[in-house]
Amino acid sequence: MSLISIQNVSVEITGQNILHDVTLDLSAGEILTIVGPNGSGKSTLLRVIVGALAPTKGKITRQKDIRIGYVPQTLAIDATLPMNVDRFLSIPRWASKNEKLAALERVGATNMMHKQMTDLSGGQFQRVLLARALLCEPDVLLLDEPTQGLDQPGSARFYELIAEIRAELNCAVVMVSHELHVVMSASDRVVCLNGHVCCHGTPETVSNAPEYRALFGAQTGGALALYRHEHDHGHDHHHEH
Ligand SMILES: Nc1ncnc2c1ncn2[C@@H]1O[C@H](COP(=O)(O)OP(=O)(O)OP(=O)(O)O)[C@@H](O)[C@H]1O
Repeated sequence: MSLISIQNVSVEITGQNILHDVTLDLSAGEILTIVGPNGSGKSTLLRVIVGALAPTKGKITRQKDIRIGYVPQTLAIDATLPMNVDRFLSIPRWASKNEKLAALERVGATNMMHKQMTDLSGGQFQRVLLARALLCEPDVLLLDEPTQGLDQPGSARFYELIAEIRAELNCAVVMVSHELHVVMSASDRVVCLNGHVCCHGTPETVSNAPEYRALFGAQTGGALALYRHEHDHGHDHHHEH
């Protein structure tokens, strides 16, 4: 059974058609990545999934009592307002010290508890956001451009962390990202969005789809193939060449 089922969903905002006839199912434990050009409705779709926005047409069904952890695209912290990690993790829902410590430990940010939010590096900040999303013990983790502002090794480490968390908690993960070849390689399934679902399937299927190539060019497909190739061989210590 699907955790979340989106059926023929359309969203109109002030007369503008943002999403059109989107149908999508999310299964337990899978990593689903949404790619698409700027303004293609990726964040809007996440807002529909989380329940912050009601579809104009169509239907969304969520499994009963589903818990969704959400990592927003950007979060501005007022530099004039003191806010340490400890306090931040109790907003909007109070959490105990032990819960907060466990969440920080899970994301590899154990000694961040008493730091000011504004003093954190980009990578530390994203980890704290992730820790906060984990506090509800989510069945589904939603991440909107989670590696924005991180350099490439930082992004790669962040995606590894997501994969570890998924394996540990068996939560489903829905991510929006622009880092096509890296993020697609870490996904079970990819949806390419451009107001509607252009194509979907395994990372290989999508990267070879003409609709995807029309949007992003052939180069990203090549980068994905290269990554897969290197990755396969990285673990292949038994063969003599
Ligand atoms: N509240 C709103 N009011 C008016 N227009 C909106 C609103 N929310 C989204 N839109 C419009 O809907 C379209 C899709 O926006 P959305 O943020 O979902 O795209 P996106 O794919 O996440 O883009 P990006 O990659 O740039 O983050 C855009 O044209 C945006 O201007």
